Amino acid sequence: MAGIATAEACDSNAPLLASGDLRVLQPVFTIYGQSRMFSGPIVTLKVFEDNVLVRSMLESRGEGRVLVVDGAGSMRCALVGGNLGQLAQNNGWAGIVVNGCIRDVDEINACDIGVRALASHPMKSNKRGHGEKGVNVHIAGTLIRDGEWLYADSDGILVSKSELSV
Ligand SMILES: O=C([O-])CC(=O)C(=O)O
Repeated sequence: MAGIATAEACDSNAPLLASGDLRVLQPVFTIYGQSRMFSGPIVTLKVFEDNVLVRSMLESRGEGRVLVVDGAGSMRCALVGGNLGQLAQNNGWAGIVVNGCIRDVDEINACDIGVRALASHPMKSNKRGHGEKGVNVHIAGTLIRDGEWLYADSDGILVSKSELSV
């Protein structure tokens, strides 16, 4: 699937950038996964060192959406691993953006999805099931709302209030 390049989108959408309807995430993410360019409607999750809700979302059909997980930037455990990467791929998620860590990097890099995370960490997270779905999150200096659109490629990550046209 041909995507929209983030640099091109920035160059051709100055009014949207000025109004804040198009926002650029600060460049704090590492790139994982087979698909270096991905985009789709956003589903937000807010969790803290607990990935039960992450799994339950990825168990549902992705239909080309992007799961944005605000894990508060925790550097103490991983919120996504190889099994969840496989699940996301098999259920048709376009990608996962994690404000936190992932693990099983080699397995995730083999999955046909795009993944962005701050870092990798070998420990798994808690399994209590705490967190919130569909709430506004603040990641990498940017407000992100459930239902907005995310565009990621090798240059960076954009969030847009609505779908961008080519
Ligand atoms: O279950 C977890 O905590 C994450 C994980 O390791 C996996 O997805 O393989």
